[in-house]
Amino acid sequence: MKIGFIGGGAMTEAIVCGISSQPWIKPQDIYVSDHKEDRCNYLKEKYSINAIVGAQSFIKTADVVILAIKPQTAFKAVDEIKDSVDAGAIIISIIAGLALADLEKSFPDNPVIRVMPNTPMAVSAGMSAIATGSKTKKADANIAERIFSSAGQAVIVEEKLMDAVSGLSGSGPAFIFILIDAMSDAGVRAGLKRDTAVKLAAQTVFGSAKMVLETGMHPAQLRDQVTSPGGTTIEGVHIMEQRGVRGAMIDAITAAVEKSKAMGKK
Ligand SMILES: NC(=O)C1=CN([C@@H]2O[C@H](COP(=O)(O)OP(=O)(O)OC[C@H]3O[C@@H](n4cnc5c(N)ncnc54)[C@H](O)[C@@H]3O)[C@@H](O)[C@H]2O)C=CC1
Ligand SMILES: O=C(O)[C@@H]1CCC=N1
Repeated sequence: MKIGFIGGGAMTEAIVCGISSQPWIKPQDIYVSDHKEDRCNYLKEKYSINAIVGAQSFIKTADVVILAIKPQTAFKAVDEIKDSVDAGAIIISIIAGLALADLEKSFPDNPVIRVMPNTPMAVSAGMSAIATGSKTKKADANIAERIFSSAGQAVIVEEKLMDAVSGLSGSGPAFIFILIDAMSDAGVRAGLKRDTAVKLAAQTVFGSAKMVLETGMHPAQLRDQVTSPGGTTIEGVHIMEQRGVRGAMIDAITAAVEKSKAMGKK
């Protein structure tokens, strides 16, 4: 399978990093096109893939084309390639807010799929949601699932839920990084060295997430297991509730969801 990326930015790098060591793809079958030559050189050297300015060298023969440019530049980039892609090629867009129906107008002969991944794909812990288009066959969806689940987990959702996914798991890593940074600051404030504090905070978030995923227990039940009567944890839980941390997180994700919806209407 030959995969070509249009746009070699942060998310493409995370996907390339996650999939380039997989047995089902060879780095020499991964192609990236980016406007910036220095970006191409960096990706080429770091991942031993092909990275070039302009997609002409691979676009006609790519089995899968992944659109990974910013929403604002999407249609300019689509115009550059739409007449060159192979009729059988699967077009996968990871662009936030861009509807399948609009993409299908540009690629009338191709199966088109929308995916919302996240940057933890770089460390094989990604979370992606896949929405299939009107011409997508089961085999095409299987290929998308193989790509995105090989560096994490992937679920199939209806397209109308893509804005929700975008705000929760697409943007989510940024919200969690802020929490980890804040937890680390608290550790430093209490006397820990910065690197020790970051490690304690990150491993605590990692372990807590693993417990939710592996025990299947409700997060509130797991929180109760930590919260001893009259102990230390309930003091912190009280402050978190008082300061509205839970409401702030709900509002942050809701704002990201609304922005994704608004981007789709432009
Ligand atoms: N960064 C993230 O965590 C996630 C991003 N996305 C989506 O992925 C897309 C890309 O996001 P990022 O990688 O963060 O953006 P980015 O700004 O890091 O990368 C975009 C790249 O595209 C290049 N580019 C622009 N026009 C081009 C063209 N016509 N041909 C070739 N290259 C071109 C730019 O030089 C830049 O390197 C966006 O649509 C975003 O909504 C989706 C999920 C998560
Ligand atoms: O911030 C953004 O617009 C993109 C989409 C989801 C994560 N990053």
